[in-house]
Amino acid sequence: MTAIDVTGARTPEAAGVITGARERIDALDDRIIGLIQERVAVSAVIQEARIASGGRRVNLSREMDVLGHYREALGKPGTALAMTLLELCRGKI
Ligand SMILES: C=C(O[C@@H]1C=C(C(=O)O)C=C[C@H]1O)C(=O)O
Repeated sequence: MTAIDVTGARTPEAAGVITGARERIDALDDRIIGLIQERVAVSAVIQEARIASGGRRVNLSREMDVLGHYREALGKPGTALAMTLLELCRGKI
């Protein structure tokens, strides 16, 4: 398969732009995944400390703040993204 086929471009110039930009996206995705894994680990420290102290895993008022933060930054899809992040960090509720 040629670069043009893989990218969907109709010219070699466009295929070159797309191939280069996809490499940057792949690198960004690797960093985003690393940050998510770091967030999961930090969130686990908080949850374990709260549970060890006799509290609950989940703190809904804090989750509302997190959801609002993402919504303000990214709009409505930010809320869905934050809900997915919260599920990754503390499991389903
Ligand atoms: C990490 C915490 O514990 C839980 C996980 C949260 C998160 O991953 O952001 C937020 C609230 C809690 O349900 C916290 O209370 O800050």
